[in-house]
Amino acid sequence: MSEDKLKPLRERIDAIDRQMLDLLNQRARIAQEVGHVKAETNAPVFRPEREAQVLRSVAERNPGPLHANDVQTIFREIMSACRALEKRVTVAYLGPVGTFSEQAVYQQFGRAIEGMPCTSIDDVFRAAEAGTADFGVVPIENSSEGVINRTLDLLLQTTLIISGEIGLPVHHSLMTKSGTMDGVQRICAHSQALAQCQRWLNQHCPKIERQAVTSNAEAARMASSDPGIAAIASDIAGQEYNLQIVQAHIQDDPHNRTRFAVIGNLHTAPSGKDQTSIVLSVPNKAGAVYNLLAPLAKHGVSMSRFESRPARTGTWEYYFYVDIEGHALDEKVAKALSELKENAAYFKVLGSYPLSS
Ligand SMILES: O=C(O)C(=O)C[C@]1(C(=O)O)C=C[C@@H](O)C=C1
Repeated sequence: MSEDKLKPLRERIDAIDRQMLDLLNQRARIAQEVGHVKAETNAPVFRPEREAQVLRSVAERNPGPLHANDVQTIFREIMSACRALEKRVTVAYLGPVGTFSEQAVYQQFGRAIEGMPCTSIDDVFRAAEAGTADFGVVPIENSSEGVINRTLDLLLQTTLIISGEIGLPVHHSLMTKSGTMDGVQRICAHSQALAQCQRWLNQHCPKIERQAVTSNAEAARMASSDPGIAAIASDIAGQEYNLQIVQAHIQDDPHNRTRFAVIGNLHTAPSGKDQTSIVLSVPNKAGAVYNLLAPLAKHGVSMSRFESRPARTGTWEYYFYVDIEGHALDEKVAKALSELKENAAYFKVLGSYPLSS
C-alpha cells in the first residue's frame, strides 16, 4: 500500500516543518529587535538594498532541488512578514485589485502590506506625496508598447524619489464567464493590452468589436456580469472575477515585460548591484546631447536606458531620461553626475536603487 510508504515520509516532513516554524519565529523576534533599534533613531523600516542582498544571496547559495526563483518568492514573503512586525507599510498602486500593478506591489513588498488601490497614476503620486501611503508603485515602461508618458511627466515634477524597480513578466489571457466565445460581441481591455495582443486578435477574432476600458481588471469585472463580453486580463484578475480562460498567453511578444518604479521619500543605500535614474535637458544647439553624455564615457559609467520626452515649451526642447549603472554614492558615478550637472540646463537625480532581477 502506498499509504504505508507515505506515512514515514510525512512524519519526516512534519518534523522539518516544526523546525522551520521555530526558526521562522526566531528570525521574526530578531526582526522585532531590529525594529526597536530603528525606532530609536527614526530610521526607515523598509530597506530595499538589504532585501535585495538577502534575495540575491539565497539564490546564489541555493543548492536545489528548489528553483532559485521559488526560493526567492519564499524569502520575499518571510521578509515581508518580518517587516510587518516592525511596521506594515502602505503601498499605493494603480487599481483596481487584480491589476499587474498590484502583482508588481506583491513582487516587491510581499503580501504583508496594506495595499491602496488608486484610480489613476496621478492619484498614486498624490497618495505618496501626501503621506497617506508610505510608497507608490507606478508603471514606467512596457517592453512592447514603450514608455508610460504620464509617469515620466510626473517624475519630473514630484519631490518623490525612486527607491526601487520591479520587472514583471506580463501575460494576457482571453477570458469569459463560460470559458467559450459563444455569444461574445465585444472584447474589452486596457488600450495597452489591446495593442499588446493585436496580432493574435486580428488572426483569431477579426470580426469581434474591441473596446478600450480603464483597466484590464475593469474589463474582467464587466465580463463577469455580461456573457456578451470577453476580457483580456491577467489570470489573477480572472480568478478575482470568476472568469474561465478561453486562451492563455495571447500577447504577441512572449517576453512581454513591464517595468515599475517604487516611489517614496526613501534614499535607498547601495546594494552592490544598483542603477541610477536621472533626467536632464540641454540647450537646443548642435552637438549638445553628445557633449552632455561625454562624462559617462569619461568615468566608465554605462548607460542602460535613454528616453526623450518633448518639454512642453513648444521650442523643440527635450527632457532626457537616462538610466546608468551604479549608485549615486559610487565614486565614479558621483564624479560623472557632478560633471553632467555642470553641462545641463536642467538636471535631477530621480533615485538610485537595486537592479531588479
Ligand atoms: O535588516 C533590516 O533592516 C530588517 O528590518 C530586517 C528585514 C528582514 O526581514 O530581513 C526586514 C525589513 C527590511 O526591509 C529589511 C530586512
